[in-house]
Amino acid sequence: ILGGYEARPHLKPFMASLQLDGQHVCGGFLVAEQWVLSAAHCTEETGDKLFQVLLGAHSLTEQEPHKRLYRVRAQFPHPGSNKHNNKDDLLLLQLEEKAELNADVQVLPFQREDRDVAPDTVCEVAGWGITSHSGRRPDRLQQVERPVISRDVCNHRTRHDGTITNNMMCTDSRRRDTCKGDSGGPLVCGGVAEGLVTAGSRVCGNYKKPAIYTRLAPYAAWIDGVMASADG
Ligand SMILES: NC(=O)c1cc2c(NC(=O)[C@@]34C[C@@H]5C[C@@H](C[C@@](N)(C5)C3)C4)cccc2[nH]1
Repeated sequence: ILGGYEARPHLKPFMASLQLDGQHVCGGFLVAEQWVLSAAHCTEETGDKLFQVLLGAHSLTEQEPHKRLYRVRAQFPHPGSNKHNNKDDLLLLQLEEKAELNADVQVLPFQREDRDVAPDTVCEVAGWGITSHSGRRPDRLQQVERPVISRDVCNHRTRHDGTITNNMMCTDSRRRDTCKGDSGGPLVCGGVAEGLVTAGSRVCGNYKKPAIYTRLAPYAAWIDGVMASADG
């Protein structure tokens, strides 16, 4: 997160850190007791290794009452995701067991009505992604508020030039922005997850390249379907 600030500890109890060998790789959020939602591109450099999922955390390193690392039983990237673009950039992770819910570990509902968030709506995004252009990695969860910008503005030829589909949305990226490592985290508007930070590498903090999110409402059926099929 560039230009943001440290979140109030454990006030975003839905936040997940996807880790490999103890290292934070991507964000995500608890979408059901045994399921975390993140971005498919986050598996780009993992080969066939499975993530571990840290829940209940504020600091990535310090001991905290409800902090717990969960093993992943299975990972389900959206079938339409691919490394050439940002399409269908979603990943569902089934935890080895149901997460123990408490003050620091809670599910976050996601938007199911497929209607665009109005431009200028101020949403918030949190993550353990880099906090400076030099790549400084924070130990504690950061957050920033960002206004939604219309798809038409975001698709202008001087911005993302027509690549933003109806399944994507954008926020202003002037100075305050998401960045490397925030991918997979939720864009929360009015207490509901409306989008996921895309994981394609993009320049951060430049107003000419707004932040891109995968909208969640269009994928409600896919999310429900995977959870129902795997839960049995
Ligand atoms: N979303 C953004 O604003 C944003 C992302 C991003 C980025 N790259 C990542 O964050 C990942 C995401 C996953 C996991 C890790 C390897 C990777 N190839 C796939 C790329 C890190 C690099 C530079 C600027 C960036 N900006």
